[in-house]
Amino acid sequence: MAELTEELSLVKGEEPAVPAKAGTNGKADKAGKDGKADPEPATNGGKAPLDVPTGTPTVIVDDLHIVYRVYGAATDAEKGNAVNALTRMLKRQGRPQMKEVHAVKGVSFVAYHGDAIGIVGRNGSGKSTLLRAIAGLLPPHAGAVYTDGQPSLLGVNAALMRDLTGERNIVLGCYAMGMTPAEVREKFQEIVDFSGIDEFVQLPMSTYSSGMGARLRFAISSAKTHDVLLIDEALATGDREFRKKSEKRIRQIREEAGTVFLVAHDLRVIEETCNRVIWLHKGKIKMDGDPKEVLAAYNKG
Ligand SMILES: Nc1ncnc2c1ncn2[C@@H]1O[C@H](COP(=O)(O)OP(=O)(O)OP(=O)(O)O)[C@@H](O)[C@H]1O
Repeated sequence: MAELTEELSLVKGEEPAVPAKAGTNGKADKAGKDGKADPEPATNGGKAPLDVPTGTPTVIVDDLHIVYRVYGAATDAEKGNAVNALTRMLKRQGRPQMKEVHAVKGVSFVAYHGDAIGIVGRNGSGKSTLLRAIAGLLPPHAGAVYTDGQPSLLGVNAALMRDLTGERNIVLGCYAMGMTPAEVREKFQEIVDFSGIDEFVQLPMSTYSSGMGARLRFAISSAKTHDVLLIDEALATGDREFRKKSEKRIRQIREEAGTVFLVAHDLRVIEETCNRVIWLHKGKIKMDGDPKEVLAAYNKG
């Protein structure tokens, strides 16, 4: 914690006594996208190399199956049977049964540098599960996901801490994404401005509304160019102005040779931001292609 306070002072230019070298907190050593240490912190602001040709595959999903195991689930015979449920409760019997939910069923596609891919589908069609699998957070039951570069599910979700102030979380989140102290200093104010949380930045994140938290997370995670950025409904919580800013930021990430996956129930966001749409239905791809065509078909059926 003391280290974080020190880093925050440095970022805000309060105590420049400690030299801002990469590696002061052990995390910033891994600044490079390729995992190599960054000897000179002042870089191009965390941007990906611009010489990556678009059209190069970044994500290959090959016949992917994801299965959740739910322990203690009701068997089919028990479904809706109140007498059984009551008897079990009175006898204090547990439910040893294990039920499998086959959430993604044989999905295959290839994503390229510069792609922004919208994923649409009804509730429970497997959109979030697919994103989590691409991020490497869920093991495939069968098939595989290959990625070129580091996929980030909105970058910093795991790193942020509710009890810390917004400003401390900015520093923490930036380090978690592998930015150097110099990059954090360069981006700090921009992140605060983009999030629009103003003076709330000095308060713990536990005092934020869910929209404010989501805006700060998006501002932090998009301050760095990701090889593969996965965004799940993050833009839904923002107001119209924030959505416009976010769409612009996503376009920037694409131009900088990244790949963006976007799950949003608001189809306008998808249509305005993405160059390709995948329609998932009951865990399978129903359609994959041009946003206008796929969304027209999706709206019909
Ligand atoms: N942690 C979990 N454990 C068990 N089953 C799960 C879990 N998460 C999701 N599921 C199930 O997997 C299927 C796909 O869920 P998923 O959340 O990926 O769908 P989605 O398309 O993102 O839905 P939504 O639009 O409602 O967010 C659903 O049947 C859901 O009930």
